[in-house]
Amino acid sequence: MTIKTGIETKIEVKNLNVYYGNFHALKNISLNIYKNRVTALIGPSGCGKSTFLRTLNRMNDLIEGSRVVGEVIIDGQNIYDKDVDVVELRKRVGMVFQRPNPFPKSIYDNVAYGPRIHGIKDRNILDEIVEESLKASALWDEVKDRLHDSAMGLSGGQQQRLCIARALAVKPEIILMDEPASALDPIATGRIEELIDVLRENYTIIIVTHSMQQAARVSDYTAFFLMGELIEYNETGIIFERPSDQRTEDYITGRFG
Ligand SMILES: Nc1ncnc2c1ncn2[C@@H]1O[C@H](COP(=O)(O)OP(=O)(O)OP(=O)(O)O)[C@@H](O)[C@H]1O
Repeated sequence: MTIKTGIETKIEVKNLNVYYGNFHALKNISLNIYKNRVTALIGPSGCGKSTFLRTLNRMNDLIEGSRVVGEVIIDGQNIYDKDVDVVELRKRVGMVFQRPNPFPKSIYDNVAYGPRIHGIKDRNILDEIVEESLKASALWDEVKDRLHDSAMGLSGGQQQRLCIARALAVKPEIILMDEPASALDPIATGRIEELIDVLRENYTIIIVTHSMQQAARVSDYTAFFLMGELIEYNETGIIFERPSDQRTEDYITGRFG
């Protein structure tokens, strides 16, 4: 399914299939994901949302027995080509998980972790990256006086914004978010949603969410998955107001799932 539009395509997914052993988890998915837009992935539990998300930075490579057939083309290159450097790919395509997972290190060291791995040692440059990333994740004001305290002492919502800062620190182009607010209270969730709204200016964001309201609030495009198939993909307003498939309508109105 392709949407006719003047905006730039960042990721082109073509005939993507994923298998876990003999189980066919994603069935011939094709869609374009647009640059500097937020795309929400919705659908009932087990429909393949997280599997799809993981194919976009080859996190599925780490799952034994999983197999990918098809293409994921980012800026013209199929990321499944043999000569693709997966470390470099994951730098370009960052990920934020469902549960905040800071390292048991200081706030500063959490954010500086990625840049250090990529070879940045200069303290001034690291200081700059840490400040910039924490500002971009709307956490700076809350932590600037305790950068060297343990990240484990932050609240859940702060930890999640720290994980977003950690993802931003290596200057990705695309950010994958797997239910980033599902472990957070409504206020912390609101802050993550506001943050997503700001981040779209500079990043292409793909977010898995179980909350229809969240998908409607934060995303520009929505993809509805059911049992490994992409049922419908369109602008979020259209998906929620005038879906063309009965199954989409049934799901968003809570009739099943
Ligand atoms: N590592 C794995 N090994 C075997 N099967 C898996 C594995 N990961 C996922 N699956 C299966 O693939 C299907 C899709 O799972 P996936 O986690 O992508 O769904 P989801 O839509 O993200 O679900 P949820 O909303 O519950 O997180 C499910 O049937 C699941 O059991």
